[in-house]
Amino acid sequence: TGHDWGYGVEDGPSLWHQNYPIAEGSRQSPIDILPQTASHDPSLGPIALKYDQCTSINIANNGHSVVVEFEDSDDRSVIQGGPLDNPYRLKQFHFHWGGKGCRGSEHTVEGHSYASELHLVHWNAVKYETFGEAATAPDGLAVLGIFLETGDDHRWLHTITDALYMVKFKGSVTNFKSFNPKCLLPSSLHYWTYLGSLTTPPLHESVTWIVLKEPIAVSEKQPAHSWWIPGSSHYGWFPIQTSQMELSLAFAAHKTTASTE
Ligand SMILES: CCc1cc2c(cc1OS(N)(=O)=O)CC[C@@H]1[C@@H]2CC[C@]2(C)[C@@H](O)CC[C@@H]12
Ligand SMILES: [Zn+2]
Repeated sequence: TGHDWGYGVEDGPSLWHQNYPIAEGSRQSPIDILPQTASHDPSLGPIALKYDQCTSINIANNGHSVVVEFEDSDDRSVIQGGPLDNPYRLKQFHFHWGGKGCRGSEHTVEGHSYASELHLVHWNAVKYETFGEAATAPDGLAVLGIFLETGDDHRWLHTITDALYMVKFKGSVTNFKSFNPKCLLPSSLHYWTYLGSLTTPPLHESVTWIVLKEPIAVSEKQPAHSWWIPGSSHYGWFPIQTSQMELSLAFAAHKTTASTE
């Protein structure tokens, strides 16, 4: 599949260090978030999401996930505040979900996995020229992580899952205009934050993680079918089938996390 890594027995996270030694670095993600040991940092203010003028462009299946790209040629949609020293531009969002019958969030909270995890990816266009350059810099990226849990029907998720029809096959891309990810946010923006990395190779330690405490609810029915995204066993079903089976933690390292109340 053109990738020297995956989520199988022969190429999974515990083996990534062979081709990506940074996997054994000091700020690798994801982690298991321990709210009791997270230190409250009073200097951390609220995060602000300015997505009103955002322009979504397309939705693509890259074989590992479904990605929605945004226009990032100016500061029309940014995240700022919290641990960030300046605004970071929204570049894309994507999901992590599990295989059939398991829960696919990357971060866990006291060992609890969520059904899925949404990553809203932003880059520091004040300090860096391009997203690619920012992706290798220690303060280059800011990813807002939002847990998805099964529950009531999510009013807006259907606009994404309906679009999945058009990107059923790896490498497919289709237009996806005027989708504002504000509708995917929970009511509270309280968060944990820590300095971490990309969660897949090349695992660059360039991400300021901001993980929201409150999950959003998606219903088991959304969409009516479970989707098999070919070309990647790990991201097989969207959203994953619920099951109370608690997946053993694949690769969660304990690190200190700061949080706001
Ligand atoms: C933060 C979202 C993100 C960006 C990237 C990856 C993975 C990512 O997901 S995650 N889960 O948010 O960490 C893996 C591929 C990376 C890319 C950042 C840009 C690159 C490093 C390219 O320059 C070449 C490979 C790319
Ligand atoms: Zn991600």
